Amino acid sequence: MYVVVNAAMSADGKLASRRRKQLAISGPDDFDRVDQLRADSDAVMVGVGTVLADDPSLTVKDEARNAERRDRGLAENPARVVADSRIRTPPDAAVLDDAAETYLLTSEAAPTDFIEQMEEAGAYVLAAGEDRVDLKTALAKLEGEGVDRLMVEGGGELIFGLFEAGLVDELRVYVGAKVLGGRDAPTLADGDGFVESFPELTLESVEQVDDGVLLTWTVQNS
Ligand SMILES: NC(=O)C1=CN([C@@H]2O[C@H](COP(=O)(O)OP(=O)(O)OC[C@H]3O[C@@H](n4cnc5c(N)ncnc54)[C@H](OP(=O)(O)O)[C@@H]3O)[C@@H](O)[C@H]2O)C=CC1
Ligand SMILES: Nc1nc(O)c(N)c(N[C@@H]2O[C@H](COP(=O)(O)O)[C@@H](O)[C@H]2O)n1
Repeated sequence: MYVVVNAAMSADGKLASRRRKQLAISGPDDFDRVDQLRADSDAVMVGVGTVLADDPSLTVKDEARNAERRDRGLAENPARVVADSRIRTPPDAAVLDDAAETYLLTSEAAPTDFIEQMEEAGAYVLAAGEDRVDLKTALAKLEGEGVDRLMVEGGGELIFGLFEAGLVDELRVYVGAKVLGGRDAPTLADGDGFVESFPELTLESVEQVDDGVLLTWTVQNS
């Protein structure tokens, strides 16, 4: 599986303000680039923190791209994936609508009645890990479901978890022309943070998009 993390951050490294609600950092050209990246992916993943904060749909917005996927014999939209150890995803979340397939990655700690509720809502529930989603095992299970190219949109807790597990192949960061500040505002990689051994990145390209910059890095996983 090839894992691309794509996120937009402010010039000071924040994914959103301290209110932790969806905030447009990308401009129109960058949102269009993200739409193409979604269309080129088998699945689009977020953490449950993003579902609770943003209620995203994670679908491809450009109808020409939906049609192009259909022509390739694919579903109109890539699958959606949510890392959600104990099932905090609300039953009426947009990611559970019928626009695309949805996988919920959970742990053994997920209550049985919540699992049933999610399955009734049409989601595929994949358990990996005791208390928290074991991302390595979960992504291997997803690969078994045919997900070869996974796009991860965030947020910072999940992105850190994926780096910590050595699962990220490519990082695309859009740096937008905003300063958000706030010590409690989410950053590109939160979690516990690294203190000794840090993921090594190789810069592949730098491109101006809208009034910001798109940085593309590959990750040196051992
Ligand atoms: N600008 C941008 O491009 C983007 C911005 N955002 C913003 O980010 C914020 C949300 O980010 P954040 O709060 O960090 O939430 P995340 O979306 O990163 O979700 C974090 C949650 O994922 C669950 N999870 C399950 N397994 C793991 C694991 N192994 N490692 C890490 N997390 C795991 C945890 O909940 P549990 O333990 O219950 O499973 C955790 O609390 C919002 O403000 C949103 O608007 C989000 C995406 C993109
Ligand atoms: N690429 C990008 N730029 C921004 O400025 C953003 N705020 C985000 N947010 C991500 O997009 C999700 C919303 O998707 P839908 O429009 O609902 O399909 C949001 O949840 C973040 O993951 N991304």
